[in-house]
Amino acid sequence: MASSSPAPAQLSVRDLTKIFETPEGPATAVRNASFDIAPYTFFTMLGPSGCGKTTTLRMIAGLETITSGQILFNGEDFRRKSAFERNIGMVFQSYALFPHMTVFENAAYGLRLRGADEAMIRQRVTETLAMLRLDGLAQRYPADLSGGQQQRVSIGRALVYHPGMLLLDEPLANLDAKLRVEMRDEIRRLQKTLGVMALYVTHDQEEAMAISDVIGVFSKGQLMQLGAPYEIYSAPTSLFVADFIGKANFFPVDIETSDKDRSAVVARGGSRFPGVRTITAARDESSWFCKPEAALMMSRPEKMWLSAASERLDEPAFAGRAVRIQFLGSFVRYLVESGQARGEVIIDLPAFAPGVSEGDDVRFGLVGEGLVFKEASQ
Ligand SMILES: Nc1ncnc2c1ncn2[C@@H]1O[C@H](COP(=O)(O)OP(=O)(O)OP(=O)(O)O)[C@@H](O)[C@H]1O
Repeated sequence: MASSSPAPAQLSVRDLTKIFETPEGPATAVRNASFDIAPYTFFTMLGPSGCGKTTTLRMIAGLETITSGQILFNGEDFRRKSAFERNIGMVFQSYALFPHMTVFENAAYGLRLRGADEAMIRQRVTETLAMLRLDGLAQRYPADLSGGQQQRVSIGRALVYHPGMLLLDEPLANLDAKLRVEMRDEIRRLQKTLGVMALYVTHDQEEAMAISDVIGVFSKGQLMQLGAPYEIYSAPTSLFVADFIGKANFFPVDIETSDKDRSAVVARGGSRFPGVRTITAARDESSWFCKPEAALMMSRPEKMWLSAASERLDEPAFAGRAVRIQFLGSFVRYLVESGQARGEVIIDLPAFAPGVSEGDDVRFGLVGEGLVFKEASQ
């Protein structure tokens, strides 16, 4: 991997749109989604229920027709290929194992369908079950397996014929929290080992951050942002993404001056923040804004400072009251009520703030710069 040029896109999705005909009329489930995914990438489609992620995945798999747009894989137009010809491995939330077949036969299914000979089947299935630590269970039936084991079998069944792409639709949703974390690490390890591109669907943002190289955040059928987990978290390009990914504090501000992508803003109570990075939201998010010509300044909980109200400070600060202090092991979380914020403020500190107890008046502010979201002028 000596080359510094970016890897070519292996999957290229262009203006993908899906309109369902429903009794209430046409309903757009996916609207003009475009993205390029490089080889070996673990790509996650993330968003709230009903935002169009499953429909996008199903169109790529060939399980759903495309209303308009294009899907290219290794330069080939997927619309010309059947689901079978696309050579995709699919893993579903429901496992979808054949109950009358043993683990071995379930895993062998895709190879039999492709006409592989017995020697090849034996070798590939044995290899795959070993990789998934299922070797001792080959002769069991699905009903005699735990949920986690069943999901491993369904992953094995999807990988055994060495698919060009692995698609996973909420594969961990039926597992308990501890197993979910174990399995997501295992899926990631397998994907890396096999070097297969993975497309993963989840509504769990922590899961998406932990497992992905690239995340696509969807809202109401639209791809809102595409980027590495860190990028999406630290540089959201819309209020929706800022709010949906991780925890965020929002402060209503008035724009004093605005110059390209920087603004000087004044918060409620008069604190002035000069030259804050500004994002103009053109999409239909107007309900987020408190009043016309106003904007919201955002900062993450770990990008805040907090001190006792009695301390004299020169920096721009907000005032509030610490209503809860939670010791969470590796950090301490302060929940602060303030008339200068929208909702309760969350402040995560590496250690207890000296002289601050529950119920105390506090001052707090931003570490580094915040991000201001303003509405596009009409
Ligand atoms: N077969 C269908 N007929 C009509 N509408 C559909 C159909 N399948 C999905 N939809 C609608 O399309 C939209 C997107 O659904 P989709 O399943 O892709 O969302 P999702 O983000 O995967 O949600 P979830 O996490 O709940 O599965 C929803 O409004 C849904 O009701």
